[in-house]
Amino acid sequence: MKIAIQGIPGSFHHQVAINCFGAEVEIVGYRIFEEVAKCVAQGTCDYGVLAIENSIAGAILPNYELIDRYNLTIKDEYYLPISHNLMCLKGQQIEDLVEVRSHPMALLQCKKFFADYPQIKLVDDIDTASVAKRIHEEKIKGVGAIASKTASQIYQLDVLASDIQTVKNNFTRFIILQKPSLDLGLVKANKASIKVTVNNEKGILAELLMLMSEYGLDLSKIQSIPVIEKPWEYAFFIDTQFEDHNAFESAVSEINANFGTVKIFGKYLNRK
Ligand SMILES: O=C(O)C(=O)C[C@]1(C(=O)O)C=C[C@@H](O)C=C1
Repeated sequence: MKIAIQGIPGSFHHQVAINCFGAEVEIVGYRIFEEVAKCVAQGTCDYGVLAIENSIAGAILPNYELIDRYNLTIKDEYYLPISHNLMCLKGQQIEDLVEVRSHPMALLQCKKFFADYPQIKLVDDIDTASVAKRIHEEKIKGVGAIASKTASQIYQLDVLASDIQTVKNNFTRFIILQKPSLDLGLVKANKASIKVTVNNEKGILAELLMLMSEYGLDLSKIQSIPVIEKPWEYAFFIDTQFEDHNAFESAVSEINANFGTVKIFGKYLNRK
């Protein structure tokens, strides 16, 4: 079995792939999220792992768009506790650092820590672990990485500060993606991710939310994203939990009939 991730061993995506599929599967690392989406859509990999939102930094909006554009199906979700650590070549101190590099989402989660170190420039990079690897392999001085403890062990870096994210209790929600053609129906599903493109009518969003409530659908996330062909119009990505699968299906039919169009990305088990 082949699992696509963005990143390399020591990255959080790599950890999620192991936690979800076991250490024996083949994990294929890509440099950007779009390559993960593409290879799952094309069938080069069986599943893909994609971070979708973080409890401190918020949604990774471009990843919503990827699921939509590549018509991928969400098979499952996974919540990983995230602990960020500042690391560098052995012997270096925090005063020696002029630059710290990491994945943009990781930098956002640690912004507060660096407010005390204005001399350190924060720079976006591909993923957390690849910075640690580069510092190790090229013996780069003056540059730090923000990454997991696992990354510091693999790439033999000194940890200068642990748990540097703004709040200790930090989680990233990942989704497991599969090919569009695979069956959506999971009998025990109690959560679904859908995209609703609403007709542009006064009060329609309020009515949509009322309808979902009437069908007993518990809204766990609503995210507006632009409809790029129509400037200033929006579609809504909605995650909803339910006990009664039939009620979910009825609500979808009613939304399709009266509110706009619904695209179902996946029905799966709530893991929170
Ligand atoms: O760079 C990594 O290690 C990742 O797995 C990426 C990523 C992300 O995309 O949000 C995953 C979890 C953390 O929130 C920070 C970065």
